[in-house]
Amino acid sequence: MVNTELELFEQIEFKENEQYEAIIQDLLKNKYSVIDDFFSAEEVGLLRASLMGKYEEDDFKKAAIGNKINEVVAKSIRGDFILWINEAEAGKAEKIYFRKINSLVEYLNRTCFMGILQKEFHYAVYPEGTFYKRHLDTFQNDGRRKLSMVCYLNTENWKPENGGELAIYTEENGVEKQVDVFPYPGRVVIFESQELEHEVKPVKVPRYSITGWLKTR
Ligand SMILES: O=C(O)CCC(=O)C(=O)O
Ligand SMILES: [Fe+2]
Repeated sequence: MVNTELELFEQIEFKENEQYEAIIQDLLKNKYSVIDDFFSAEEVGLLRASLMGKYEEDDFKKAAIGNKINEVVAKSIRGDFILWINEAEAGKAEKIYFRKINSLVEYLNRTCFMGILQKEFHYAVYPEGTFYKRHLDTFQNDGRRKLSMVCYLNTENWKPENGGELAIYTEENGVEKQVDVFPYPGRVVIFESQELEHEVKPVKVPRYSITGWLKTR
């Protein structure tokens, strides 16, 4: 956000946002929140078209899991292809995306003193047969990752039979509990990066998303 925008924002009187408040309550209670229709069908369409264009141009790279592990091992852990998104070079679709994310981040910082100063996002494609084994998002030695955010860009007709659900492992009365989140278009899931292990179950149909992290420094 440029300075003038920031100053302008500061002058606007604080207005409570019901959707954001619900997210905050979920995070406090469960360490995760699932928000349906965070992005409209039209916005998802624009973002998916942008992703597909870049994917067809071969801009995506096989996702790594740190640099010391060889490719064969990496493939047995995660099989997705990713492309990092540079906010400064955002196209029309990505601008829409960042406008919403930035609004949420402003709200979190203002109401919860979250201290989110940095963000990073990448597009992700999980081709048929791929998955991402159970992990914690801070395994890459990035303790600055505070909240993980995934936004799903699949088509309207996505079915549970397609697989690719995000399994989040939480705890209830000291007992592990698995919550399955299906990657329906427009849905966003936010969770505490340092707290909740999760995994992407094998997909039977290519699966599209944007994954990102809100970071403290
Ligand atoms: O796509 C998802 O649902 C989760 C992806 C994930 O866990 C990651 O990229 O770290
Ligand atoms: Fe993850």
